[in-house]
Amino acid sequence: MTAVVGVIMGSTSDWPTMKKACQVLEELNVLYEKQVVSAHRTPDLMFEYAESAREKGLKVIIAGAGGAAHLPGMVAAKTTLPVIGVPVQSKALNGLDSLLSIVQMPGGIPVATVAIGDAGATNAGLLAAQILSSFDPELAERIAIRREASKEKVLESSGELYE
Ligand SMILES: Nc1c(C(=O)O)ncn1[C@@H]1O[C@H](COP(=O)(O)O)[C@@H](O)[C@H]1O
Repeated sequence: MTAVVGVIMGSTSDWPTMKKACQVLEELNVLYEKQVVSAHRTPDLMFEYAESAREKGLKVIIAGAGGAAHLPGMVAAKTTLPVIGVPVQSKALNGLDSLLSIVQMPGGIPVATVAIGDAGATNAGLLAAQILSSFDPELAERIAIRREASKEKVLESSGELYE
């Protein structure tokens, strides 16, 4: 079985955030691969990864990076697969630098940018699964069940306010 989602990140230091995307993919039974790839530190590997991604069987790429977060945009420039960008929270500027580096793509090269940090990474996993679910009714069903469970949790927690 080959991976359909590629989860890449600029550094191992991004893993505590990027693992949130992986956890969602695991929960939904979506095959993924994960790797450190950096536009700055390993530019040739980044080109090679992006150029071979479709051929390898990937359908969606999730790319997370912090600070001068050029990875998602550069990967998007080298593949026509959908790329979801995760702005990792940086120490110096709280991730605003990451967000602005990822979100302001020039017209023609889209990156679907999610929110800064862990919630954004969770949403990136969900968004990747939802893109795949357009062509996979069983996955769509698993996503619907997950959403129903999360709704129940919210309703329960709201009930706790009155205890
Ligand atoms: N933004 C990028 C890229 C890139 O965009 O290619 N490569 C690494 N980085 C980021 O540098 C931050 C600090 O990295 P270190 O913790 O390794 O010093 C990480 O958040 C990483 O994503």
